[in-house]
Amino acid sequence: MNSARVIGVSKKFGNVTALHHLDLQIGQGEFVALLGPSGCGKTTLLRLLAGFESPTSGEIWINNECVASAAKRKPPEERRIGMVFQSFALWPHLTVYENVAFPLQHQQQVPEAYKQNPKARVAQMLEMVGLGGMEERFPSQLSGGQKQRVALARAIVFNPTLLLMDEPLSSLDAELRMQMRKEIQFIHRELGTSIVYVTHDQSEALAMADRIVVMKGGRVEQAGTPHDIYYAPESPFVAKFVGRANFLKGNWAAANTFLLEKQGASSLPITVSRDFSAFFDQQVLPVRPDQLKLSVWHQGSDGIMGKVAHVQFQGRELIYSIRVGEEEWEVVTDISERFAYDDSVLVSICV
Ligand SMILES: Nc1ncnc2c1ncn2[C@@H]1O[C@H](COP(=O)(O)OP(=O)(O)OP(=O)(O)O)[C@@H](O)[C@H]1O
Repeated sequence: MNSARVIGVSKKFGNVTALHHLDLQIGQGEFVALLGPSGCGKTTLLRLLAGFESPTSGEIWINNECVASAAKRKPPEERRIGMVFQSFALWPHLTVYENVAFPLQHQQQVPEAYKQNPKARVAQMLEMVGLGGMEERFPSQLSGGQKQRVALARAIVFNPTLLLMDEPLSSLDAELRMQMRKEIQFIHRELGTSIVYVTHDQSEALAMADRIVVMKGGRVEQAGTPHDIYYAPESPFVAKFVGRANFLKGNWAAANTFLLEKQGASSLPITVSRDFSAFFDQQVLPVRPDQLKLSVWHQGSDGIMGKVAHVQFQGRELIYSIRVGEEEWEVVTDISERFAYDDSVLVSICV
């Protein structure tokens, strides 16, 4: 069953087309991250799901009901949707309790038990976001992280079908962002609410989402699990945009054979087991830094020889820049594989 379906939706603002005939399904309880460069249409898609905009064409369905098309639009408060934005958007003159209780009075389809006993429901939500007992404070008496937790409690208090989050962590510092990631995952697990989460931050999307939808120019470029998006990018754009990638130069001799260019030597055949057809045009093989392995180079070793151009120690891992002919490849290893600047290394490719 799906919580929401976007069917052939286009959205135009004057002569700008923000979304091009886009299709997307959000499963019951699924955590979907929308990822893409600035201007690719993420916020527009979220605003259409929320009900702030109408599609120019196509339909939006929430809980098996068509809530928007070019002809009609159900308003946000009738969609059972919770929202959290980058700016916390709390009402400064209302207490934490009043902010969180607000949707219980103003949303439609709120469970009767919550309306009857809003104090208990608000207390339960504040407990869940780690702000138990802070009902009487005003937003000005809270830190940024606490404000965002209040915004989160307010978004989930009425048991929404769908939770929409637009860059909710981007105004928080790095440490707090890591902590809030865990809390959002906890809430998602506890409540089982479907989430659509807009972010610029690929590591946030990789860390939290069940499925990542990579957008480009108002279209879905690729949708898949974080693992698929990272290890099986279906276009050069996805390989570059999500995570880091080395584009190894050579020729595709066959669908499963890439001939790696080797300076001053015959090319080296690399056999691959998945579909790389999106990379045939550019004649490259995309390889993640962790798909390259280093070992000691011996005279007469058969394979790719590189030289260590840089090493960065990062605690649990080492990030190497390895010079191979004219190219520099990025390689990430654990600290058991230690090489020093200018060492010769044997590079193996594990795709
Ligand atoms: N109200 C509007 N009027 C005119 N153009 C708009 C409007 N809203 C969005 N656009 C345009 O639609 C396109 C998509 O914008 P959108 O805000 O959805 O992108 P985004 O992926 O969320 O970007 P960002 O990551 O920078 O927030 C952009 O070209 C933008 O300029």
